Amino acid sequence: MIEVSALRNQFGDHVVHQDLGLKVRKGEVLCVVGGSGSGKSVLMRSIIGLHRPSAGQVTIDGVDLLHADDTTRQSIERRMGVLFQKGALYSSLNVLENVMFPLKEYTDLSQDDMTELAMSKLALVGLQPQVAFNSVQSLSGGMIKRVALARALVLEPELLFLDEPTAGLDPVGADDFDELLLTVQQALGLTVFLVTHDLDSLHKISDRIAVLAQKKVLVVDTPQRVAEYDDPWIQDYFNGPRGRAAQATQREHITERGEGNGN
Ligand SMILES: Nc1ncnc2c1ncn2[C@@H]1O[C@H](COP(=O)(O)OP(=O)(O)OP(=O)(O)O)[C@@H](O)[C@H]1O
Repeated sequence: MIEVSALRNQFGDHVVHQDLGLKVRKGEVLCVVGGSGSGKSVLMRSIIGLHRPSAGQVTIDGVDLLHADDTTRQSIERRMGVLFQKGALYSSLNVLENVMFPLKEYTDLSQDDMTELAMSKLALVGLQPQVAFNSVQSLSGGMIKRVALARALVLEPELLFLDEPTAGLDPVGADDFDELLLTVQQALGLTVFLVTHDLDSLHKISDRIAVLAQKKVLVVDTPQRVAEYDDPWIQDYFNGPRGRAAQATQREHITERGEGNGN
């Protein structure tokens, strides 16, 4: 679905990515991890067209985004939903107006149709209808993420990009958000590209994990195989005390589910 090849990103003398390659398969949840400053956000911004790479190629469904004409690029961009760090909601708009915003930008739908679609997305992310008329300032951290997810889904994308969606949430809120994301991803058959530091999220929702290090994607594989990869940063991250705790929690979840449903 997404293919990044020979990607280079450089700011002045600072080379962030060099000869980076990555493929994201249709329908998978791919989580991207890496140390602070390893270039996770820049990679996501390069794919969604918010940052023009210094060199390389980004194709989505076979379309070379960096060389496509405006019409082709916009038609691909319409197939992507994005949830930015901290939600990036407009504080001057209420919840409904925030969710409707992409519909106003990209469609000619009537006000009634836009309202109906936006309300259906708020329901999808588990928010009550009355929340639609709340101000953004009145929302809890978890609700902000849900509204941002509703907005990211309102154009019914095939591809969903999320940058640190559980950052700033308490563990229960983060767990609820992960559950919601998995449910939505499976219900809508989305391809998900997710940048995260959250080890619990990684083990809970990722089909594959891509590790950014040494200016490239060092390894991309299932969580189990990545955790076995012989690299000091990976070993420290996945098999240090916090990584082991996250794996143990995940094993407990799987055991509970297995015993509960007879699998
Ligand atoms: N617009 C910019 N101008 C200059 N340098 C930039 C710009 N955007 C990113 N960088 C640099 O690129 C590097 C990678 O940044 P990026 O935000 O992608 O890292 P990250 O892996 O997402 O980090 P974190 O986990 O801390 O969010 C950093 O050193 C950052 O300072």
